[in-house]
Amino acid sequence: MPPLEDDLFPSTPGKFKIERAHTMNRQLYRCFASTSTMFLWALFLIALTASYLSFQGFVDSGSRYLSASWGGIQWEKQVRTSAQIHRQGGMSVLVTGAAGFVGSHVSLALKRRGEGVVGLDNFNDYYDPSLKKARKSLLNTHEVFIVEGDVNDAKLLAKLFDVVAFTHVMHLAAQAGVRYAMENPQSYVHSNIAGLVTLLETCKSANPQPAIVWASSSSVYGLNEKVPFSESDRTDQPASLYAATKKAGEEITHTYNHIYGLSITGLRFFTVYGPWGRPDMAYFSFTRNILQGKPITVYRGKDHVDLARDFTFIDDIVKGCVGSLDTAGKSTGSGGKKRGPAPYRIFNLGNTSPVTVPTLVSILEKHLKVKAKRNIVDMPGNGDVPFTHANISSARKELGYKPTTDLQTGLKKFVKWYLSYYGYNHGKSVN
Ligand SMILES: O=C(O)[C@H]1O[C@H](OP(=O)(O)OP(=O)(O)OC[C@H]2O[C@@H](n3ccc(=O)[nH]c3=O)[C@H](O)[C@@H]2O)[C@H](O)[C@@H](O)[C@H]1O
Repeated sequence: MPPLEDDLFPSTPGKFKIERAHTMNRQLYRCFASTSTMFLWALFLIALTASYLSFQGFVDSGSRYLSASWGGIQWEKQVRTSAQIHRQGGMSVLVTGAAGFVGSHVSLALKRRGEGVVGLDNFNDYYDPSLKKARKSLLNTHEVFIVEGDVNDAKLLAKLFDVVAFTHVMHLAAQAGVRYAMENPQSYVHSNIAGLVTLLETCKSANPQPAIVWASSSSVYGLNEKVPFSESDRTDQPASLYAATKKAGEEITHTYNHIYGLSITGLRFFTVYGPWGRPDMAYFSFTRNILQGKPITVYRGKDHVDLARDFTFIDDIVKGCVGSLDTAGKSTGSGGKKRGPAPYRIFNLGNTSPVTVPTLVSILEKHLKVKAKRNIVDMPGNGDVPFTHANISSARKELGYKPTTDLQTGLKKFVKWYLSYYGYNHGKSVN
């Protein structure tokens, strides 16, 4: 065992430590001049240490019970109840990021089908947490319980798997947003890499191991110019740190599939939009600004070419997620050991018909019946890519994925929801 001093002081290079040790020795010599005094001092110190430790233990356990947002008999009961399967041959799914946009929709769809669903979300403030709380309330009314916690919390994950033998994990918790990565790069590493590994470590050790379906991103295609984007195209030219962390996630999940026999399905989502969406995304923030009479910034690509996205409606994405869970196949490992090969799949989930950003704005103007104040600027070098376009033939074949909502229809549904949730005058200054 290392001496106590090593535990108390950082093991920075020696000078400080050695001098300090000499000085302490001299003082100790003076203090403990006689053996009996030394004995009494030792007794006193032992008693002091013991009472300090027991007090500390009391404080620790007390504060754990007072401040913990998880644990306890009632909590376990809620988790178990939420995870209960209500149909023959159903699954019990742990949905991470359940208070998020895609997570809340997928959780509801699974619950409606009779699957057991337990949510996990850290309710961070990347965007207005009150929207996440509202999604949580909605899920509560459908008897989906969301645990408040982080995917980096290994103890919490282990506890969840202790309480429920999840058959599947739908991993949607992530730091999203392409351009925000320049502001807060560490948050991407924390959630999309460290959090993913923590989750995979838990899943690999679980017995039985769950099958995992998780959110990758269309952004992994980066500067790829071959269209439409197919799963076999190059993904080694990411244009943002967000894209790089999602690409890293694909590599990391591959190793867990290879070493531990975890069944893995990665879904490359293409700019998902719809009711209960993400306020940081263009269609959402444009709507807010248009209604408030504020200008919107529309980026334009090289040589004045409009940017375009394969915008994909949330209901189509949900079908792709559920189809992936249904067809995931089993993980083969147990006790952290692989027992045979397990499926490793990657699918594009897009709409297959890209629309330019100015057209997106025109559709919003039509549905909102308000003209936008467009401020057109050249695309800054902030991680954006000029266009995305999905080839979905693999998902169609393997998952039965067939998007049915075009941007006109999807945005109409979004605007309807937006107005009912925020009202027409949301944020407008009323004189
Ligand atoms: O498919 C994905 O994997 C990603 O999709 C989404 O990224 P993007 O496709 O970039 O969506 P989004 O921000 O709505 O910008 C849309 C368009 O509006 C343009 N845009 C944006 C903002 C602005 O102020 N002006 C503007 O012109 C912008 O230049 C772009 O052309 C998710 O956010 C991301 O988390 C990830 O899931």
